[in-house]
Amino acid sequence: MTGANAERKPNSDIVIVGGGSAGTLLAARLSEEPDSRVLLIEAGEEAADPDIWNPAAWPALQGRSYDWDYRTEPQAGTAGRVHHWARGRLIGGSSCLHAMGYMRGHPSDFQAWVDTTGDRRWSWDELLSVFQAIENHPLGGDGIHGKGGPLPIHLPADEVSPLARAFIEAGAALGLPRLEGHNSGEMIGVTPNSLNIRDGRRVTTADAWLTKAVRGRKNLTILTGSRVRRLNLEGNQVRSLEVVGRQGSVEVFADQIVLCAGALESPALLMRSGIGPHDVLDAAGVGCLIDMPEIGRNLQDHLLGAGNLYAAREPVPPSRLQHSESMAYMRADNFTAAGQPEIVVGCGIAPIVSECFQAPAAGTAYTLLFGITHPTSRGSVRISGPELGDRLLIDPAYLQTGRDRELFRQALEAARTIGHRDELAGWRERELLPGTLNNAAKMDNFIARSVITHHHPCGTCRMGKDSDAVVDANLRLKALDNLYVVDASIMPNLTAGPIHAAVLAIAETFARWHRETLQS
Ligand SMILES: Cc1cc2nc3c(=O)[nH]c(=O)nc-3n(C[C@H](O)[C@H](O)[C@H](O)COP(=O)(O)OP(=O)(O)OC[C@H]3O[C@@H](n4cnc5c(N)ncnc54)[C@H](O)[C@@H]3O)c2cc1C
Repeated sequence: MTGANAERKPNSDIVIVGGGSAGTLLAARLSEEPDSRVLLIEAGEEAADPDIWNPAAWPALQGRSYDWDYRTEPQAGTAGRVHHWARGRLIGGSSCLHAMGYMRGHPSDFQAWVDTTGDRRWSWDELLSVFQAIENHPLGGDGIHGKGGPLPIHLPADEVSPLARAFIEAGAALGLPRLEGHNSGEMIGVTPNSLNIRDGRRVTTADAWLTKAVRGRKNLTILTGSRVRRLNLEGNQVRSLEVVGRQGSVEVFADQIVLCAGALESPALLMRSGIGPHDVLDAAGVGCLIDMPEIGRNLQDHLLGAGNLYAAREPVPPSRLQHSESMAYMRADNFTAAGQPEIVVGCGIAPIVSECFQAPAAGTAYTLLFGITHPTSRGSVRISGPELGDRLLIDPAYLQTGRDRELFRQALEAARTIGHRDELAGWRERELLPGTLNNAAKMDNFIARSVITHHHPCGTCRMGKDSDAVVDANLRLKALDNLYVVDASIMPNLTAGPIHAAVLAIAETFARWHRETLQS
């Protein structure tokens, strides 16, 4: 626990629930106003494990004490498999566990947000200054990328693996444009991935935003090891929060409450508080106070096929970055056509396979990962009971639509097309997976057994102007006056690539609106 006044019952102007990617940014931005007392409540502790800052160690962090380590329901679309979902439970949240890839998304992704909200603040053009404010990018100042923002973006050059270089050459020979990162608005092409790494070390959102100076602000209190169990309502307001921590249960009062607990725990907290779908709350034994059928629904996630595996002709040197060094975004029918990406092929500098397959020894093989950018399958998250210990029922409904399965087959074809090109001949001894697949059913079967999460759950408190949407374009929960949701859960649809940059843009957009509107 940090912060001088955290021992006693705090009374704040603003309470932020969850000190993850969105919550840490918001804590810094909302406490810029000295008269505004901000309390950040985080279930986990401060980040301390030195491995967090070692980029290559990121897959090994999963399952440690600061990972929520969720399990999905068995997935019919993936051969009945249960998928492990990592989420950070510490200050910095999932930015302490993630793979550090930084991709804003494609302009069309955000047009869909404008269409659903009727609000142009969510357009690519309007978000440009928001992304720029976040970033410290080597190309910053060119009118597209940001300069001097809190979050460093690294464009790898010399450290890129020779295998990833050959992969990029193969994509370019296929006709894909060579890009300088994925963040210019043009995503179709090949490039090393842009990463949140500085001087060889991961930069978490806590490193970037909760600096010593920010933590020293008198009006900011950070309460760790404390989990918000439920919100207590009075009329159209949240009156107080019930917080369970080391000192037992305390009631916390605030004028405004901002949920930043992430795509799983924000809807779960609402449901435990009696706000959500009537049938789900009934089944969980929670009295329904406000029936909002869409809370917990619209769950989306990216999958990656793991994968199109090759035995290497010569030893593959370990990645000097974070194993997934380059992603090629493409159209599905005509791989090199321009526009919004539909599929992706990534170069894994390691033999990466799902638990259904045996991974060869490190250094002897490599994987081309493959996936689709805009799945149409929609799942849900539900609570199973009223208590913090009651399991979340997570059903992403993976690969439930024919369109998703068809695009996944095309993504596998794209991986094999790149994987068999001459530019990779120096690395390729032979293809190990999937082997011969001579019909769609066999391809579907391989895909179902090979896919793993790309770790991008979102959409469970979606924003929109329709009556079913959970939050409005200002991210206010529609049924209440003083409750906001600001995290991955409000995304109406996935962006084409990894979503962290979009989550930060959501938080920065809210911070600007908050300053202009609520603080004035
Ligand atoms: C393994 C992994 C790899 C990933 N790789 C990438 C990548 O390379 N690039 C990319 O763009 N994205 C990546 N992502 C996704 C990205 O990290 C997340 O989408 C993003 O961090 C989500 O931010 P958030 O603020 O919504 O939630 P989080 O960052 O998860 O924050 C939620 C916080 O709320 C806290 N909390 C939850 N419930 C409560 C409660 N009741 N009371 C108090 N606190 C609570 C949690 O402990 C957590 O700290 C990855 C994610 C993971 C897990």
